[in-house]
Amino acid sequence: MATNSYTLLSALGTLLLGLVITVALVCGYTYLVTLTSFHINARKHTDTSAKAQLAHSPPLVPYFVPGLGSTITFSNQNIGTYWTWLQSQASRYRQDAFAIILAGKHTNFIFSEAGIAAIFKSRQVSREKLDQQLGVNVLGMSKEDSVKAFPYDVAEKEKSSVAKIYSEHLLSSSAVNALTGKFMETFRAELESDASLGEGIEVDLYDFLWKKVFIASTTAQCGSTLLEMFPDFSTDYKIWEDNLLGLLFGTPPLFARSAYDARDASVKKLEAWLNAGYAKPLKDGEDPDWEPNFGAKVMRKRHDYYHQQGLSIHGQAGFDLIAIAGIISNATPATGWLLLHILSPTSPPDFHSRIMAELESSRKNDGSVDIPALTRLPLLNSAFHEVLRLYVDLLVVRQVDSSVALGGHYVKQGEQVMAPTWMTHRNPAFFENPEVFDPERFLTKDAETGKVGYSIAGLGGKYFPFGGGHYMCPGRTFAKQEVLGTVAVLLLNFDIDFVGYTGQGSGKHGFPGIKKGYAGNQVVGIEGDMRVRIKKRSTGI
Ligand code: HEM
Repeated sequence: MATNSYTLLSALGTLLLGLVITVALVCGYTYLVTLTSFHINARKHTDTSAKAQLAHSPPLVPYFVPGLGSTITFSNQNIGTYWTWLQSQASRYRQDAFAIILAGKHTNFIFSEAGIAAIFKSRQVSREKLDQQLGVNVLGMSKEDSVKAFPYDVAEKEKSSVAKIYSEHLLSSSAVNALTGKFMETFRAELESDASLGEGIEVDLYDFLWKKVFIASTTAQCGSTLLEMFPDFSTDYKIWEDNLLGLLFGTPPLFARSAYDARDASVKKLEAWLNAGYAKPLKDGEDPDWEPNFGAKVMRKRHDYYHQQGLSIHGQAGFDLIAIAGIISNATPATGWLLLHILSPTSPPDFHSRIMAELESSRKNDGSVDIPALTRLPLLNSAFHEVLRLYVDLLVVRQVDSSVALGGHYVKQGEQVMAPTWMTHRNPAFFENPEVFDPERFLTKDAETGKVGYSIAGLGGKYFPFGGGHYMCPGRTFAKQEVLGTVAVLLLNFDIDFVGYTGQGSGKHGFPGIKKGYAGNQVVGIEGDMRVRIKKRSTGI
């Protein structure tokens, strides 16, 4: 009996050893093959002979585990770590594009100026299939709804499409003015109704800002009914937003229960809001810029699109959730970073006073802010773009519909391409001292008149915080007005005094750091906060 057990154990041991050796051999073999092919391919790229100048595939970063590829290294949650490593490899091997295996998919990271410009121009790349994945994983849509919401078929696109709706009702100057007007009205009303601000109160600045801006943005975009029905809407929304990329990458529910719950709870609330809105249709012929049930015109037009595409109420609610994220999740942290830098005692000594002088010049006689004037202030606008340069970690993601050369990089049908902003926004060849926040970076001086302005012209494939091409952010004009308007209303109407830093900020001297997360967050989150004393001025709103 003892001999039998011994034989069984020994057989199991041999089997296990065999398995370990096989896995080690497979991994070792995979690494050797991918390493060799990497070096061959990398050398081709630095070869200057005419033949080698033809487009060729970006070298595939070597890896051990077939299928998994570089997924684990890429998933490092310390934002910037992966890009810093890739940048060091780019300098070492003199490359301006690499490929990795990411969750089984051949993914080309392109960070040459010409390559990025080509991605934005190319008709051989698209995003719909990735958007469909977003629909299912992040927005909780059924597969059927996500295909209807993000149709790939070109004939479908010829009908009313979201792109057409955005260009008419989100990008046009009349739409932007209407949206900014409503946002500013609601934001000011929020501040006016906060009695504690008259006496003066200590707050964590970003936390304070987020709550007020959430109300103003959501009301401007979706109407007032949503938050009247669900005053706690932001609670689940924030959990969902913090976990958005984890959901997109398909983290199993077991490891992200709260994210899935928050997504489903938010979608459920939006379904109830949609049903209530549909029960109170506008009168025939009415087409206001804003109304309480469905908010801005762009939202109502989106709903027309939902009906054209035959989306279920559940699918519509998911689509509305991403529209809310569009307005909230980038502009709000961008405003936070800008305000933190303006108010930080570690910023250049005269930065705050120069911004104040510019802002005063945009104040109208009735005390309100002249928005068009704001968008022309040189230092404020330069600082805004510097925030986007330093704090946008965007991955422009496209699927490759047919094999194509993108600025010298050959990518095959079925692969995907990604253009990471971090690699170009922090490239010392493009921006001097790229790790430093320099609010004057985009200032210009007219050689003849000496007039100071700001400019981001000519930075095509180097600086692209709003993406580019067909899919470029349609909210970009409004976003800038919202960010600058928020900063102006706060700084012109309130005395805000620095008290100290709070939380786990990992920046220099306690200045807030970048919140952990997956690469590709767009405007990165803020870790830590700034404690300030805020008091309404006697001349304030
Ligand atoms: C600083 C603020 C913002 C930044 C950095 C930003 C950035 C981006 C980026 C990078 C994209 C994807 C572009 C691409 O794939 O090439 C995008 C898409 C989008 N953004 Fe923004 N955004 C901001 C603010 C806003 C605001 C305020 C709104 C709404 C009012 C908005 C609405 C949208 C929408 C609807 C899309 C999807 C467009 C589509 O699917 O074709 N964004 N944004």
